[in-house]
Amino acid sequence: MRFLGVPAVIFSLGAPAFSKLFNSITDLPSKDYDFIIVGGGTAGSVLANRLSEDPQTKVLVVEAGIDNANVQDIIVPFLGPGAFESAADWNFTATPQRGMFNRTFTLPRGYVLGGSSSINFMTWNRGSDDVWDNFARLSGDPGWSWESVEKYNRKVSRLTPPQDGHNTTGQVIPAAHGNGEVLTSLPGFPSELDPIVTDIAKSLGKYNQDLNAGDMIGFGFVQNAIGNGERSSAATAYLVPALERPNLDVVINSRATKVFASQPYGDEEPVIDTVQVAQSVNGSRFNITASREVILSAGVFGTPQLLLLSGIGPKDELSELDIPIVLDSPDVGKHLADHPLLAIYYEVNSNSSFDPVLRSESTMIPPLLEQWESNRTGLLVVPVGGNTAAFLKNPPDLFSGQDPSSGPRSGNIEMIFCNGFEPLGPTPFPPTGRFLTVLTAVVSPTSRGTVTLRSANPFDDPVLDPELYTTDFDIQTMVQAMKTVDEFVHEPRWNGYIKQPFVQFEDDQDRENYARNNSITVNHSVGTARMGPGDVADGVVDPSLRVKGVKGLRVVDASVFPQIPENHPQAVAYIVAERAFDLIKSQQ
Ligand SMILES: Cc1cc2nc3c(=O)[nH]c(=O)nc-3n(C[C@H](O)[C@H](O)[C@H](O)COP(=O)(O)OP(=O)(O)OC[C@H]3O[C@@H](n4cnc5c(N)ncnc54)[C@H](O)[C@@H]3O)c2cc1C
Repeated sequence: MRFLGVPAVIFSLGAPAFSKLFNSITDLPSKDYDFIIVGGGTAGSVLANRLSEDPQTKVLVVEAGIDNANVQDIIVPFLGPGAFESAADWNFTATPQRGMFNRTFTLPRGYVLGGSSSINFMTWNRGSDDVWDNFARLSGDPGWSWESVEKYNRKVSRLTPPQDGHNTTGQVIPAAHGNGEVLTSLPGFPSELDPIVTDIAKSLGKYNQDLNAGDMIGFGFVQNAIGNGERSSAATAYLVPALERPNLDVVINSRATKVFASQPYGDEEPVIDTVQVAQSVNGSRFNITASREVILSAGVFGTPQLLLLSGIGPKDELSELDIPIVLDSPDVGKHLADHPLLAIYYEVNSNSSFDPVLRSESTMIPPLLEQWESNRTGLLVVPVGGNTAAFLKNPPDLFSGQDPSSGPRSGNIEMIFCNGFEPLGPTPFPPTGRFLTVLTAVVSPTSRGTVTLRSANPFDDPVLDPELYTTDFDIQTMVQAMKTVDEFVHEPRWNGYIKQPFVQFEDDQDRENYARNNSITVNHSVGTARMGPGDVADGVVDPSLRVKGVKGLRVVDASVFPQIPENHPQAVAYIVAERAFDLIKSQQ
């Protein structure tokens, strides 16, 4: 998935910018670490920073991907999609989806320091209070409730002024925000859609002054992980600043291929203390042992893959591939949840949509880039997504009494209003015309998929099957969402702006077919090593994120979420990692 001809513009992948960043495991100055973190992504970067705050604690991060420094498509918000299908992306593909007429689509994931926070769309949602209270309910640990994690939210992010310096009164509630590491901001380049969407929302009594203040229902301004006109990722906010510490080492281009116990364990629980690392499929294998803990932060696909390669997973699956069973843990790779996304297009009367920019990138982007370089202003300071969004409930008569969301402050659907044609899905970019795109997502899906091994070779991609639209609830909720969007754009405030729908639907069956034929995902996968109370039948990790049935091994990333949040999940991953640090400290 790429926007029309946006060049990858990766202009420096050479020597790491910091001396504490190594290109090979053989370059490491030490083999003596207290903690080894697998994955220098979103959650891994948080832990690397926090654990190395204590100068006595020696920390190693093993990252499969590349350095994040100087990659223009990562840094400049509007160019973000150029990082998809680039050297910074794992380039995964979903299996043919039975709920989508057996179509497949790409599943990007960050293969780079900062992980997916370095390549994502930057939308910032800390989740409704209900998301967290539900985490507490499902895990049996009140420490995950909103009341308990609020302090971590404040440690994670800091609201900064938008780049265009506009007055943000009424667009955000500053008191709901903290003073943390990731820089967030309201959109720093206006869109003609902003007043239309917010005027209608206000007239309907559905305007939400801050989607990050606990109740996510309603229409409001999007906040992004952007500060000073640049992407703020886990790498820039947490990892790179910590690299100056002598007790933190980071090795890139190095893939963990399994974790194991270096000591015989007989009938006892194995103590997983060693990470095997390789740089290529036939390259040498190196073992590094942690004296305190091994932490898997390899993400929703990488973490279950590594657990399975290590013999921790459903025993039948492991036996089929002749992988020696260390622990029968049936939930590994199960409960994969994601938000299906459908782009709905309207032809519009506009002089300011970004369509011409995407159509003529070679001539339009360079002057915009010059402006961005000179003073960090202009179109390139915003992501290609929209400035305004809404999270809404299904109408009460649709699946009456059945609301799988976390609670009353979480939605079933999301809409994002984009000022141009967003080529997210199979529809080709039209050669002429101006467009409104409403990106529509089912944010409380009930379909669940799997991550399984293709083979016992750690360099083979895992089999990723999100099973989108395999429940009636999910597909009918999307059909309803399409009707809700259409009602919204028929509000009189749009008169003269909307010309016509890009696609006309005859009835709900037509809408359903269109959704199955054209949806992709928002790339919000979670849950493949979920936390839960009780034994391994009830989740891979305990509420303190320790892998059940073994010792010394923890998982800290989006794979531990016990339920998919009804929002963009990166902030949730950061908050989970901040709490994980406190849990680790208190349990040493
Ligand atoms: C294209 C895209 C758009 C998105 N848009 C948004 C958005 O706008 N807002 C939002 O909130 N969320 C968004 N998300 C989701 C969000 O980015 C992720 O949920 C979050 O970053 C996940 O964090 P993580 O720590 O679980 O994993 P990641 O950040 O993906 O980190 C995993 C790290 O582990 C490394 N790794 C994996 N396997 C190994 C191995 N075997 N050995 C060594 N290293 C390994 C990876 O290279 C990676 O660096 C998006 C995601 C994508 C991919």
